[in-house]
Order: sequence, then C-alpha cells, then structure tokens
Amino acid sequence: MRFRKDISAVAQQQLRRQLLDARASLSSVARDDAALQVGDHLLQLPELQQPCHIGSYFSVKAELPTHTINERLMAQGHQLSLPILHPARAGHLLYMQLNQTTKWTHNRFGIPEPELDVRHVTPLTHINILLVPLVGFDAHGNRMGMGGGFYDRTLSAWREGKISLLPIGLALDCQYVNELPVQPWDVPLELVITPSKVWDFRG
Ligand SMILES: Nc1nc2c(c(=O)[nH]1)N(C=O)[C@@H](CNc1ccc(C(=O)N[C@@H](CCC(=O)O)C(=O)O)cc1)CN2
Ligand SMILES: Nc1ncnc2c1ncn2[C@@H]1O[C@H](COP(=O)(O)OP(=O)(O)OP(=O)(O)O)[C@@H](O)[C@H]1O
Repeated sequence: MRFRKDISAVAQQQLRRQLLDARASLSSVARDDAALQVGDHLLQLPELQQPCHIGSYFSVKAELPTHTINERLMAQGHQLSLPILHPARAGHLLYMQLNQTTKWTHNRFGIPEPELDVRHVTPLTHINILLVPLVGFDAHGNRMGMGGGFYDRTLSAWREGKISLLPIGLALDCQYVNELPVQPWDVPLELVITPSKVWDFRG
C-alpha cells in the first residue's frame, strides 16, 4: 500500500507552510554556506567522477542556492540543462542546455529560465543526473515540492523504467521530516544531499 498516512489537503498545505517558514528562517550567509557543503558532497559522488549531463534548476527565494553549485558543475566539465515550464504540456518541464549565448526570461512564477530555443532542448533521455528542488523530504526519500506536480510528472518516465537517470534532491537540513504523506503520483528520490549528510535511499 503506497499510502502511509492519509492527511487532508489542508494539513498537507499546513505542513508545506511550516517547512517553507523553517527554510526562510535561515540567514543568506547560512544558506550560502550550506550550498558550499552540498556542492562538496555532490562533486564527490562517484557518479560525477566522469563527465555527466546534469539537469539542475535555478534556485529562488529561500531555496538552497544553486548558483555556485551550477557554476562548479560546469567548471568540472559537466553539461548543464535547466528546466523551463513546458510551452505546450501544462504541468510539465522542458530542459534547455546552457551555452555561451543563452538568453534569459522569467516564467509565470517569477523564476528565471532560459528562453525556449528548439536547438538547445535536452531530451530527458540525455540527462544522467537530475537535481530536484524540494520543500521537504523524509526518511524514505519521499519529497514534498511546491505543489505543482512538475517533478512528479518529470520523474514518472523514470519510475516506469522508460529512462535511466539518478534523481538527487538538494536541501537544507531543516527540510527533513520523519515521514511525509505519500500520494500515488509521488516519486521517491534516490539521493538527498543536505549540508550534513548524503541520504542514500537506493535499496
Ligand atoms: N527553483 C525552482 N524552480 C522550479 C520549481 C521549484 O520548486 N524551484 N518547481 C517545482 O515544481 C517548478 C515551479 N513550481 C512552483 C509552484 C508553485 C509556486 C508558488 O506557488 N509560489 C508562490 C510562493 C510560495 C512561497 O514561497 O510561499 C508565489 O510565487 O507566490 C512556485 C513554483 C519548476 N521550477
Ligand atoms: N504523473 C502525474 N500525472 C498527472 N498529474 C500529476 C502527476 N504527478 C502529480 N500530478 C498532479 O500534480 C498535483 C500536485 O502534486 P504534488 O502536491 O505532489 O506536487 P509537488 O511534488 O509538491 O510539486 P512539484 O513537483 O511541482 O514541486 C497533484 O494534484 C497531482 O494530481
């Protein structure tokens, strides 16, 4: 049975709010320090000791800052793609590879994203490592996001075995909870990296 706990949408929203508040209470210096440590753990993973194509994201607000992490990944020779809101498939993401001439825009959530350019679209099949933002995660690798279902849709092809990649959540330590409510569409992560620990959920 995939449902561990049945909680109402209101309770789910309250938990999301609590976790967002916990994240927002950190200073920007503490967040930058956290990103340094998370970046160290990430770059030391065995999977990243060869050139990879990494799907990352552009952090906003109180999220763990990904800017320096993304720069370090590119400096190490990895290829990097970032998501845009899919122009045709509502609720889906489309990955765009970054290059010297990438032009930037903002999506409807105010999140910076590369402009759509069909020449630089990265099919998910090309991505080896997928870095995933999260609001909360639990001891089983379950993830709570912003509530749009974007990453669950992105990861559903992976869960069905259609594509092979390593999904890694990036988080602050305060985003951990013992147990999150699980919905049928939720896709647990294989790894979550926080400043203090690399959580490995691979069985
Ligand atoms: N950096 C980043 N990019 C991402 C995501 C994410 O979580 N982080 N997403 C993950 O799926 C998608 C965007 N999903 C989102 C869903 C809802 C809201 C939203 O309701 N924002 C509120 C503020 C919420 C708050 O901070 O209190 C707003 O903008 O008013 C934002 C993004 C795709 N890109
Ligand atoms: N694979 C899927 N196919 C269709 N709908 C989906 C899928 N995954 C999630 N959804 C829908 O998306 C909505 C939001 O899901 P959920 O609250 O789990 O999002 P989230 O994981 O917090 O958000 P995000 O991934 O954007 O950070 C749900 O109402 C669900 O119906």
